Amino acid sequence: MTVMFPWMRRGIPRRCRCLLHSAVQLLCCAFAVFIFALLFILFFRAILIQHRLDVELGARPEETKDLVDEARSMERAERLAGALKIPTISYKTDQQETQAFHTLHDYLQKSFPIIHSHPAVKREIVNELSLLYTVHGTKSGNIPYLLASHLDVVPVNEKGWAHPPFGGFIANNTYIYGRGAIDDKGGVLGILEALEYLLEQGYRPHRTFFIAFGHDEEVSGKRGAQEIAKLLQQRGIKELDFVLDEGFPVSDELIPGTSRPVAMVGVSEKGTATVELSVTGTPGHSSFPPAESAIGILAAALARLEHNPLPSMFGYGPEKNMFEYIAPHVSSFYKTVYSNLWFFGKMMEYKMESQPITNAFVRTTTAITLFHGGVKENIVPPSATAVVNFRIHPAQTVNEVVDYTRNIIADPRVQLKIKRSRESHPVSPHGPHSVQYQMVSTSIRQIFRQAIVVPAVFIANTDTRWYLNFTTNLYRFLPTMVKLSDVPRYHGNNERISVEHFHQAVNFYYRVMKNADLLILNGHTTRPFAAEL
Ligand SMILES: CCCCCCCC/C=C\CCCCCCCC(=O)N[C@@H](Cc1ccc(O)cc1)C(=O)O
Ligand SMILES: [Zn+2]
Ligand SMILES: [Zn+2]
Repeated sequence: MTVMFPWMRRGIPRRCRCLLHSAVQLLCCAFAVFIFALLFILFFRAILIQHRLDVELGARPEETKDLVDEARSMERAERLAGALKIPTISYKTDQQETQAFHTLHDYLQKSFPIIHSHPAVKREIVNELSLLYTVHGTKSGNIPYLLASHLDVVPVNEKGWAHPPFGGFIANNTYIYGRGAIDDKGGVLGILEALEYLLEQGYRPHRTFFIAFGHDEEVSGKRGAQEIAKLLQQRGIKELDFVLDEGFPVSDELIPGTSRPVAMVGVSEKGTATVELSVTGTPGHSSFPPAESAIGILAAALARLEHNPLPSMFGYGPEKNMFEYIAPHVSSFYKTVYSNLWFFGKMMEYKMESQPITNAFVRTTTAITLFHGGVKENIVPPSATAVVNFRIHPAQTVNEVVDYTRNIIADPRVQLKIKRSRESHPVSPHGPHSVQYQMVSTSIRQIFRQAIVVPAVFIANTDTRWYLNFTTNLYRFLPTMVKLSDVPRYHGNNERISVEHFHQAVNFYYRVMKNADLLILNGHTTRPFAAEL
């Protein structure tokens, strides 16, 4: 049976029919060749990238037996629970639960007797509430490194908690509940537990390192990490080998194409701008109000901002790299997609925009965080103010964000004032030649055996900003597992960490302390001008 195409109908002269038929056949062939070539290019690129990264990053590290003993993990969980009972809350800069910080200092001193009596360890209180530990290495002349976490926590909304936020409750011997469990007392206690164990085993770290626990990270770090940084500078510390601070946790169920957990190491962090919007009106009696009130004008401006988010910058920043690193570990379909964001970028962008946590990766985010207006129910408001907090994608600048905001609001009655701002951080080295990044990556993979380690841009901010002058190697990573359903626990209700995950955190820091010493062997940590420590 022959197929009858429209151009083969009898009304058309035979010669024309033949010509049209051949032309259509040619077009079909060309289209097939084009699709084939495209698929070939996409797939070839995926293979090429996979090969390059395989060569660069090598195989998984050997399993190590040199770990912290698991038998005492419940004891360690209880020590963390004890720290969670102490409400070291930061409300604003210089508005904190000051006494609680002193209580926490004493608690740490009592809980880690080896650290606090060891001749190689010096503990200092900086600016009354922060802590700086110097662990003196046995080999001088190496550039020191710095591990950071913070002692303060954000306030709580007690009503929403299943267990008291400052109760230090361990549910079914499984989950340690409390404000700060993941952000960031898990980090503080994780580092100290690792060091206590290391020293208890009689190990003396070869290289000097610092442990910096700021007391006001949740309100900027000006009084804590900034003062610690100044002190280091005054002591002649010009360079740090690397800084490892809080950051992304290891997460599963988040990356399509793999069931393996993904450990994103923050090699940069988004910029930030806090902008105050204000409108002034004329106060008067509410029985004869003006057509538009200060509150109404401001509310309309804010609604315009929320309805017009900044455009997606997906593919214009370092996030492209992150997907290329994931590509070798996912199914063939996703391998092709992640290796060819130049082609599939729009599709990925659409998917990422569908959830707040992934949306934060693709654009500058707009969060209206404060609103004040009005004095009494029967007074026309004299003014209204709101605060908008932007987290700026690395492909944009503070000025671009402010200009965009002005254009969207498009109302001269709304005044804009930049309260605080900072550009995104430079991207830290994360290739095969960055021994510091590779050391962090190896330490992660020694503990989270299945994890895919990838560089990423941290979507929030950390104390690392205060250490930018000391090194280009700043890494942001939180060594614990978080599921998608756990993400709202950050600064939210029912913050918790499991006993097992806390044990992994301790083990991660233990491996870092051991692995960082190995870098000395390769002569990576000395400079002719390294301070004699
Ligand atoms: C493909 C995408 C996969 C997505 C996977 C994401 C999983 C990540 C889960 C959670 C990330 C949550 C990040 C929490 C940040 C904690 C650090 C923090 O709270 N920092 C404060 C610092 C700050 C900055 C400025 C201030 O005025 C005060 C405090 C922050 O707000 O950024
Ligand atoms: Zn934090
Ligand atoms: Zn926080």
